[in-house]
Amino acid sequence: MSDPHQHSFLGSLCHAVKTVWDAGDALLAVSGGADSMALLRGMLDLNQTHSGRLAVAHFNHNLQPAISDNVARWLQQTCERLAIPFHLGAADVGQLAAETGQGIEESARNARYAFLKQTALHNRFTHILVAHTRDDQVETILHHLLRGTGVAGLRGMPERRVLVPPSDGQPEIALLRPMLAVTRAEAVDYLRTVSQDYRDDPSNVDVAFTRNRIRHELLPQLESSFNPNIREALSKLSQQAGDLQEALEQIVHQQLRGALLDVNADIVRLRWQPLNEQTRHVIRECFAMLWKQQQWPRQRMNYSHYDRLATLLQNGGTADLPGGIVVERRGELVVLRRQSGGA
Ligand SMILES: Nc1ncnc2c1ncn2[C@@H]1O[C@H](COP(=O)(O)OP(=O)(O)OP(=O)(O)O)[C@@H](O)[C@H]1O
Repeated sequence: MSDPHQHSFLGSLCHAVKTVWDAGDALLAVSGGADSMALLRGMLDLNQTHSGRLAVAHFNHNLQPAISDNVARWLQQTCERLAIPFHLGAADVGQLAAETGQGIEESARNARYAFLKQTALHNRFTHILVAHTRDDQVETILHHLLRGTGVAGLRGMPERRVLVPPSDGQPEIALLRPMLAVTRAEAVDYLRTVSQDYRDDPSNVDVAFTRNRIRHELLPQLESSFNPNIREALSKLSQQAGDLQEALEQIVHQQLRGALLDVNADIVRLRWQPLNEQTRHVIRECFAMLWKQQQWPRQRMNYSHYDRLATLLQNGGTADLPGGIVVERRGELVVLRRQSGGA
């Protein structure tokens, strides 16, 4: 058996969690599946030289209670054996989905993230770690492509995002994905070297869920019939899209900062001086960012709405947009107004 301390998995994980050791704490989101068990064992292993505060959070979705209760019990015992604190949350996700009209996947995710945030807040954790791998990233990008996406969607899941902003002296809580460079096979191989078993989530093999169909049907077919290196290709595309999007966001920030005259919840006034190098793409992104900053409804805003705004900036005129937002350009002045009653 190879030495677990030399395993490439630990090298990648160690590289990705530097900020965690600086902050000194991490709440590990563990489902009991191979990926998150590798996260748990890997973090415990690395922690021998870092002495950070670690704990496990597990959420029982109760979709198949006979199985998920067993998984929760097994994980609790495993955590006791490994001497790591264990936090358990539970909900009847099937019932939640029926009540809210949301899909099962969305309800499960919402309930799970609410629990993870609460657990981190109550126990003063500033980082929540989830175990998405490179394979999950590739599946996510394909999912976005199938649904329709822009450059931002090609980036897939970010390595870090703020989950709870800082408030009243409380530091922010960040979500980290330290395993995005690791393949699922590497994680499973690491578990084998430390003789750690795991429990697969039964919902993962249900091909009715879109993501599982991508995992079990689409990707294997793309690999066998089109490109055996499709995962690597998509993973590289995601890194490039991420770099591009970051550069674009900087340009958009600058552009907006220079153009904003005044802002309140329902009215934004801009002085827009067209620059030669401005492309329609930058203009569309400026408006997308403005909508985000203003917290105006974005669900019904699509590419063609933002593109219409780019035309309006070039030609002048007025546009009526979803959510009761009216945009008008006269000369260099652009006024965006949210009318009362707009949802
Ligand atoms: N029941 C659970 N309890 C705690 N953590 C979980 C649970 N299920 C998933 N996670 C965490 O989330 C990671 C991703 O899991 P999964 O791919 O099933 O989620 P997802 O539905 O794609 O969620 P999202 O992409 O929103 O994080 C897991 O590796 C694990 O870290």
